[in-house]
Amino acid sequence: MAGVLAGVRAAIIDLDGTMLHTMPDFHVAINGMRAELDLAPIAQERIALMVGKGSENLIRSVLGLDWDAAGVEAKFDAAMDAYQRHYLSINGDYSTLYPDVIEGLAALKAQGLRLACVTNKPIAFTTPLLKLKGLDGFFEVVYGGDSLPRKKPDPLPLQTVCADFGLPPAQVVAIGDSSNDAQAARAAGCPVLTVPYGYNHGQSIHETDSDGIVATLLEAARLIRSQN
Ligand SMILES: O=C(O)COP(=O)(O)O
Ligand SMILES: [Mg+2]
Repeated sequence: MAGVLAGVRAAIIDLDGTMLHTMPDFHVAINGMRAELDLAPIAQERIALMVGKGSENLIRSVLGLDWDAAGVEAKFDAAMDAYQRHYLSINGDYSTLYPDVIEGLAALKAQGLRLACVTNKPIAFTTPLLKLKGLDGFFEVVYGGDSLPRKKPDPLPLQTVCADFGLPPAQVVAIGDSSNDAQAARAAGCPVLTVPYGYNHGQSIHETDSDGIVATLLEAARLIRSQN
């Protein structure tokens, strides 16, 4: 990875699985939705395999455990409505910051980097959650999964941040926990660092193509500093 972070001026940070352990919130909201549809609760570990590509994908995957494709489509609108209600009623209550997130963001900022948050979480969930956890003040730009026409792994949200900052992609590092972040970064031409503790569809982060694996956001800040 020697030198790939040289000249980096900004960082795009993922939310679920990178800054916040949100799986307990997903678990409560999904099972609240399932109860309304007379479906049995499912374990957090199963939900973790389905999170990462936004709410629509999550709901279709969860309903697909019980119904065929036609059944899923028939129930989709009611399920999404219930899921959104349940999620918003507990948003952040069961989520925790990963170690050294605040310290890492503060270090990145202190090093002069501009910060954006790009998540596949709906923006209506994202904005209050960042505020509740004391993260909102770090970011100049925040895009949710429904803020733009396409979400990660499409490069559009990352390209949009680069344009917002007036920086070439090579100077904007993406930091995330999943293949969605890495693929979006590769397609956008951004360097990418991954964290090993989040949700990567049940796959080891070592199987995901990135420029380096960092134990925490603070380690990411140190690595970027060491190359600049
Ligand atoms: O909500 C999701 O599907 C994943 O969100 P993330 O992009 O913040 O990991
Ligand atoms: Mg993530």
